[in-house]
Amino acid sequence: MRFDVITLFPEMVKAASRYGVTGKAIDNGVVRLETWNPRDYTHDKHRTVDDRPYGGGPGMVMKYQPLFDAVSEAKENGFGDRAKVVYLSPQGRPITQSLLNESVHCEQLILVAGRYEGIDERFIETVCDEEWSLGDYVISGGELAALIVVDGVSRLLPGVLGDENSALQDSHMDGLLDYPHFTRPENIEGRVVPEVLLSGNHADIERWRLKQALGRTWQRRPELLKNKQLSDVEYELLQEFIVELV
Ligand SMILES: Nc1nonc1C(=O)N[C@@H]1CC[C@H](O)C1
Repeated sequence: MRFDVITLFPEMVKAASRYGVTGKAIDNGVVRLETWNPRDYTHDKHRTVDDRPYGGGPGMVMKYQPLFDAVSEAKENGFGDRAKVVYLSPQGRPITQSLLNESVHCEQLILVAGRYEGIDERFIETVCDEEWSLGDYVISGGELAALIVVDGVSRLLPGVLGDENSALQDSHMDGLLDYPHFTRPENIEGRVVPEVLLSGNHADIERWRLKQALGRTWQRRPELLKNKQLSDVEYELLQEFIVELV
């Protein structure tokens, strides 16, 4: 899979993607990451990528042409019109696990990271296929959002996470919060590891983990359960969790 990030700060993107799972995926060729700087596609001596907003108001807006030419180059260098162009902005579709899951099927994701007040709307309308958002808040640039997409999608690609981690993608966990994790030592100032995790009984452990995931989701993010059709077993486990609370 190929990611192309359109960014005024390519070094920021390259540096952050060199580590951990993403860095390994790039090193072993499962992921290709390229960056394209709109400033390299300007034609004036000041290499202007932004201008004042029509209608007045604070800040600057990124100009259409440098962005257009940068995306065009990314497409020519990649999969052409088979690439999906995504603008990262608070106005976009929330970046959720299901969105990341869908995105593993893309051959090439061109991620446009805005700066300043944003980008010319005509670029979004004519060049971008989708708009995605980290959440309902404003950060100084879309690069961090692009890096989250690169990380979140890369870890889902075959061969990126070792088999021992692939269970993380287990269907049960989709749409639920994670279960609690423990490692040595068994006892930390009197707080011990749940007995079942020491039992070696994998069926019991899996049951406990699913119960914890269901229970924590119910406690902390009940709205997530609205979108999840619970099986009879899952419903029973959630009941068990609730009863154990009282
Ligand atoms: N929330 C978000 N999810 O993706 N991107 C953002 C975000 O705040 N972007 C900033 C808005 C103006 C500046 O151009 C960059």
